[in-house]
Amino acid sequence: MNAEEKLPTSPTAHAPSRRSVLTTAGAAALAAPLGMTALGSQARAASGTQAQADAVDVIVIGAGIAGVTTARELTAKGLSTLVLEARDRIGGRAWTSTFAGEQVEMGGTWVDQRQPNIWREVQRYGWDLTSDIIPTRAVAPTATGYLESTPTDVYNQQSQLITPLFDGSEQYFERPYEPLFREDLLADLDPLSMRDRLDQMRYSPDEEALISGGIGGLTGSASTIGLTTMAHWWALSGWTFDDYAATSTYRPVVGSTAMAQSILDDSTATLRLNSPVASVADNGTSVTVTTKSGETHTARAVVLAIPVNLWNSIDFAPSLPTEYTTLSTDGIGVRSSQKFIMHVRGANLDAFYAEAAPGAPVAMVIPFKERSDGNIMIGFSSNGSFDPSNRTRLQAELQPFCEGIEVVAVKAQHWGNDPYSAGGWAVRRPGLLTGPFRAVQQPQGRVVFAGSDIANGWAGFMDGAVESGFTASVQASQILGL
Ligand SMILES: Cc1cc2nc3c(=O)[nH]c(=O)nc-3n(C[C@H](O)[C@H](O)[C@H](O)COP(=O)(O)OP(=O)(O)OC[C@H]3O[C@@H](n4cnc5c(N)ncnc54)[C@H](O)[C@@H]3O)c2cc1C
Repeated sequence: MNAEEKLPTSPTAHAPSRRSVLTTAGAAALAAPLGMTALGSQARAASGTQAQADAVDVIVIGAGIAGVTTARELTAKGLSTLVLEARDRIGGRAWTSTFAGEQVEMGGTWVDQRQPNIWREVQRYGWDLTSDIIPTRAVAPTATGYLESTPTDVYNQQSQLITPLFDGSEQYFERPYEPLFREDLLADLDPLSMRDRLDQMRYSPDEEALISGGIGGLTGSASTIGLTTMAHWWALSGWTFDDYAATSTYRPVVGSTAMAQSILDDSTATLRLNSPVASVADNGTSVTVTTKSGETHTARAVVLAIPVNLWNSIDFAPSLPTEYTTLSTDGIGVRSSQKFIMHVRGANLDAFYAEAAPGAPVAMVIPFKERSDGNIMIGFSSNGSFDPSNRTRLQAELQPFCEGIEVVAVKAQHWGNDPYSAGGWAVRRPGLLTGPFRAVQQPQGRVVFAGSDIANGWAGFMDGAVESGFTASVQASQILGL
């Protein structure tokens, strides 16, 4: 949510250190063809295709931001660590790609000083920050169509309507990083969906439409997102609309894949790409991990840093308790989340920002860059049946926002259809926080569970992934008796 004239105090920008520049771009370029290496200044590449590798202290499954953070923290304690990643790249739902000659983010993008865990990494590696272009026009849904206005006007109206939704959150989320600190107050609130809360508010149809895009549009449906999920984001931001909106403003210039690479480069962990894990067997003294290709690896502890939606894709022995399996079946992320980057042009083209009504194929459009040959725009959808890479269809869906707009090219990522994410950003359904949330943060035997999806703070954000990586490294160390 970029908002005109509502940028926060500019965070301290840091010039990238020579070290981070060298270890990110260079290492990423070299790593891909080898298919199995971090190639950082210290990280070691696994070699050969041995069926049984030597035992290590800890195996980390998944090289997203949570996994690489866990690996860095474990090796900092002197623990030998093997990272098994299913894809041919690291980063997971944080993925920098290219489109129309631009470096673009297909997943996790923005970071903020209100997000202390990722912010610590920004400062540690000196990642310079930039922001996307500021919109010149905003389009938002009404009960009967669309309202076109200045971004400031839409922003101010949304601010007035959204702020009262979270009345009381200073009490029930008194300590945002300990979300269950006031479990007593949450008991009646956590079962409510955002739909329930909207019904309580008695907005007029136009008022509700104006704020519906950011609630049901981006999250799939207001009925499936818990009130306490959005209220938690609100509390973590600082309990004001200005703070809430500002957290999606700045992104590190290096890109999210390079961020993950910097973290991994800081470890001595061994990384094996193209190694999807099929089973995890814990015999009480060690854990054997088997990949889909039949390689086995043994460790004294395992950190499972894959999306919650994929926990059930792995065979566990002993089986996971029902809290874990039910949560994985129900899903924690927006299952149908898609992000797409568009090159557009047209006689009426401007740097517009648009939100649509829930269920609309295109949920949100944000301007990224103005160029002489058109604009680069970012789009989001949580409508699983919509295919944004169908240019004709996409172009038709964009007409209400900008008449005559032409889609020259588009690059789309359907995170729900991606076999190694099975969903987009984490969104907790009603009842989850006071339900299975605390249980699934606990290790089972020698297996630790990590990932942004189950973070205490910014769950669903890269900050939560870093937080979880630190927690998992402590839990794994404890299992090892440290
Ligand atoms: C479209 C989109 C936009 C977003 N925007 C933002 C944003 O602007 N700011 C922000 O902070 N956050 C954003 N997020 C959220 C953020 O990207 C995620 O919360 C975060 O990257 C998750 O990190 P993670 O390490 O917990 O999980 P993941 O990144 O999902 O990492 C899990 C890893 O496990 C691997 N894996 C899966 N199965 C197996 C297996 N069987 N064996 C081995 N490896 C396996 C995966 O390949 C992956 O690499 C966005 C997410 C999406 C999808």
